[in-house]
Amino acid sequence: MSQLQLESVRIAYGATEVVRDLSLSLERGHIGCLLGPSGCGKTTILRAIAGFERLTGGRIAIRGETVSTPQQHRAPEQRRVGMVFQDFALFPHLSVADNVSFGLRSGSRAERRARADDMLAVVGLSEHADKYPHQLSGGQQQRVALARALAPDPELLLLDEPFSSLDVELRTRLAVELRDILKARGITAILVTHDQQEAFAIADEIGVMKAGEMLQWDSAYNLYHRPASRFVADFVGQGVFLPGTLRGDHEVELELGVLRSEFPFECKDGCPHCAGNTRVDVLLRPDDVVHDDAAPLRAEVMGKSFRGAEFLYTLRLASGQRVLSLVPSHHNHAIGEFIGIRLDADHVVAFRHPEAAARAA
Ligand SMILES: Nc1ncnc2c1ncn2[C@@H]1O[C@H](COP(=O)(O)OP(=O)(O)OP(=O)(O)O)[C@@H](O)[C@H]1O
Repeated sequence: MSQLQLESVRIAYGATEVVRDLSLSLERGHIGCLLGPSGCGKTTILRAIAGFERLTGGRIAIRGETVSTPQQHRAPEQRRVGMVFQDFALFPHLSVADNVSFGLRSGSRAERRARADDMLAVVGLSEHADKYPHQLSGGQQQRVALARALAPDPELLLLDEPFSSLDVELRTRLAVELRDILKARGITAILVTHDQQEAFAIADEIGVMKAGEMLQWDSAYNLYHRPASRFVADFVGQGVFLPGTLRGDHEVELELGVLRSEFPFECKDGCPHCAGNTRVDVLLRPDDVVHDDAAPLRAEVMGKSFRGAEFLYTLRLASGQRVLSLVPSHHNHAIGEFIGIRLDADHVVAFRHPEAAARAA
């Protein structure tokens, strides 16, 4: 049984529908993440799961129990859903421990304090229990907010851009810490973020949304290597589309040579069985283009960005087409230099070329 299930959910603000026919399901102990451009409806979905927005269609169930349909709406306080929002606003006049125990309704004062202490231990802030929020760093305050949300032992934790006010380094560290805490306690959570690296670091399943619709709900690996649409391919990770011509189920001819795929092509956009000679755009990720001094194919270095262990090179092919290549950083080539490259992709994702698709329609 899923811990959280959304079935064909629709949500409107007045006459404007902002979430359309959206479905997802999250197993107990799994962490899901919603990614998508600003305004695509991510926060609205979290608010609907928490019970702050009503549905105009579909159903939301938590642990198999229906909590929202257009006709039925369980109040937020009866859903056992914890929340951590971007502006997590701790109470400035309450100590850290009192902030954490604030939402606990049952138990004596001593029991609530003990629970707060337990939660502060979980987030590694035991020694700060009697301080006030202004005496903590931004990252520590964010961990207090997490402890506060965990204290009532929620069925489900919702996090809306919890780290967006923090600097990048701290954000990445907290993302990993958050995953460890949630996994250790078997907590099911759903997180909204703009930051793909954060999503990759935390989530078991990631949903890519566009204009109120869920385009793909999948593992990070599949979103990156098996995107179901051009939008997802573009939105997740880096890469370029290179024009090519299909020469069969396993071969595509590109400017870089003939690319053979171990598996039949996953030619997307309504084109399951492309005939030979169909024009396609092949998705090439930076790790599909390998630098090899011995390769006869040469490309000109147009740009480079140092990433520590690797350079991300932007390379120009003879046609002017650009590709990206991730290269170990001891291969330090100058802009304007020509370097050898070859393709190394074990499965290939091709999208029908827009003109070919238009002709077939
Ligand atoms: N209370 C509201 N009344 C009317 N429209 C709203 C309301 N809240 C959000 N919207 C609209 O609904 C759409 C979805 O908003 P939402 O905040 O869910 O998007 P989001 O994906 O979380 O965006 P962001 O990434 O910028 O936070 C947007 O077009 C927004 O303008």
